[in-house]
Amino acid sequence: METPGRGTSASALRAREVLADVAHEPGAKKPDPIVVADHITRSFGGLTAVDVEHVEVQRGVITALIGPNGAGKTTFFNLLTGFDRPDSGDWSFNGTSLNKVPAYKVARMGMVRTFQLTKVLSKLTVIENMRVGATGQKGETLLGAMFKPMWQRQETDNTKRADSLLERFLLIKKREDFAGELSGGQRKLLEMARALMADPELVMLDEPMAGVNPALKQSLLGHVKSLRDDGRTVLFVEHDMDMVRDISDWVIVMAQGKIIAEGPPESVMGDQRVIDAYLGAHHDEALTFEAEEKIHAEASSEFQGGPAASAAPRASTGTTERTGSTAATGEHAAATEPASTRTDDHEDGPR
Ligand SMILES: Nc1ncnc2c1ncn2[C@@H]1O[C@H](COP(=O)(O)OP(=O)(O)OP(=O)(O)O)[C@@H](O)[C@H]1O
Repeated sequence: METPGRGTSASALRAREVLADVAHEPGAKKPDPIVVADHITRSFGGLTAVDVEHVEVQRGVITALIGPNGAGKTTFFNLLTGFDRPDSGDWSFNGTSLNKVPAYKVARMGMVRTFQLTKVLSKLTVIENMRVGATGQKGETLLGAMFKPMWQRQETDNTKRADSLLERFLLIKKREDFAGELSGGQRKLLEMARALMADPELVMLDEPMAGVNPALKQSLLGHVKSLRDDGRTVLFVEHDMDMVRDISDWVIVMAQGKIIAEGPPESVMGDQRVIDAYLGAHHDEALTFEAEEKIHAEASSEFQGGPAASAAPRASTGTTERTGSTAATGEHAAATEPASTRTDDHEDGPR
């Protein structure tokens, strides 16, 4: 049976095939995992933000990491990519342990991420931002810098590559504009394009849809799907359930730091544990029976894409407090970055 939304491209069909026999359960083994993580924990004071026993990310497919606000998704991203250090645990990329590998080396190894609050450098032009994204520049070392022909050729190649990515991401006309002049959606596109400068095998996107206007959303979705067509693996954190439903081959759900469910979107979104986790995360005070019933119906509807989905208040699915919470967690993400990579003054917030 055709699954609506995820498409029938060769890469979508391949992804479905490769995941067909994977168990719909937390920590499920995958046929060819690109990332494997074990016993990862991270606490802030008394709060355990991440407590992941085992998780595998399948190569060549699009995996969504979802969960209510504060579930630990961004912290887990930070840990996997070397922007934060776990209290315990080990994880590998292509079979190589990344424990103690700094973020810039993780990127060079082929695992590149974007941020919830984009890190485009607003005082640089679009093309300059793209050049910053290229890893392993020959002129970066003293020896390399002394051989001008070597880095000059590389710079020319990088510019060619940057231009072709800017064409692909429909940003070529903005090439000489300052990144700070771009709209929120265009910055997301630029960040994604810049991430591809490193030619990564795994692209990790933290809330690619946040702050993107509806007109750009479709094009962004297309770009994410095209990464899978290129043979890349995508892991993305997202609250926009339409996007999750539309493009994910596989969904991993976190709540209170733990992985609580896994499976294809249609199976995960009907999972009672998942609906309960979203509900539980948003209601500290006692609810009347009627209020609880109403919220429950709205949450189910949102997950299953029913008619009430668009009318349902986002509270039920954890997006009501997005603005405040996103800003707060964005600060956390920035706070956990090494000083050398911080670009706080260039960030744009979700709008
Ligand atoms: N640097 C930090 N210092 C203190 N607490 C933190 C820090 N980073 C994260 N936390 C806390 O850890 C928990 C997990 O946060 P995290 O941002 O990873 O969740 P999330 O699932 O990404 O949430 P959201 O969807 O709202 O972005 C939250 O309770 C958060 O307040």
